[in-house]
Amino acid sequence: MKFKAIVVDIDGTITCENRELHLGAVKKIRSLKVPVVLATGNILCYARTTSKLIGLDGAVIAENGGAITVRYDLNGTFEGSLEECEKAFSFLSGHFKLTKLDPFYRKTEIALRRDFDLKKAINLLETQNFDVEMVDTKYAIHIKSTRINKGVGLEKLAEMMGLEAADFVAIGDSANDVELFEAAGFGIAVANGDEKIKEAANYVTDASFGEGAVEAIEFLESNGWI
Ligand SMILES: O=C(O)COP(=O)(O)O
Ligand SMILES: [Mg+2]
Repeated sequence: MKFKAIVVDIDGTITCENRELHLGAVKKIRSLKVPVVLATGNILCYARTTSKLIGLDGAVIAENGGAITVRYDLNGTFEGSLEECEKAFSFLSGHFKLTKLDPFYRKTEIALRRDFDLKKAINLLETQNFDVEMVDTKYAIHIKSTRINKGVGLEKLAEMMGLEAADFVAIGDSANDVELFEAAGFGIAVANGDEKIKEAANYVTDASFGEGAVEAIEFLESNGWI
């Protein structure tokens, strides 16, 4: 097996437990010869800034696939249904006190503070006909279009880069990385990952957080896969 690029999640994967950027992971990523794409549920400016500070090219998937840029000098493409998410948000707001995260910057989906009963919210949402789903990343709960995810984002970005999604190895830690693993050629979950991502993974590291990302890349290098 030989892969041409890596797509890596940010929070929980190249961070430390306290959410600081893991410098060992940064150093490892900087040493790579293959392109590295960042894929996050966070907003586009956060993803682009992280890419810049790591020393990458600005190829990012943000808002769980809703927002994409291939380079710093190009504007993002946005795809999603904020309107549909807003309808679901209004409905759920009748049952819970919900707090939006970064609503000013978020263009295609809604992220919420994790301080309400998610199971109950999902059950309530199922009684309605919104074309949205809720996903818990362990950092936020997202209300997002069922048609948009990091996997769809990777397909789109790979095409812009002249690659196939299957040319990528994906590294991630949570439920919002499952479709990314399905689209990529190989998926590696870090040890702190949740059940869903470990199930979707081809390989699970022994180490957690940024150490896990370092281990994942070393695993690929030692097999000659990148
Ligand atoms: O934005 C989130 O909820 C989590 O971000 P991540 O996808 O980089 O882990
Ligand atoms: Mg994550």
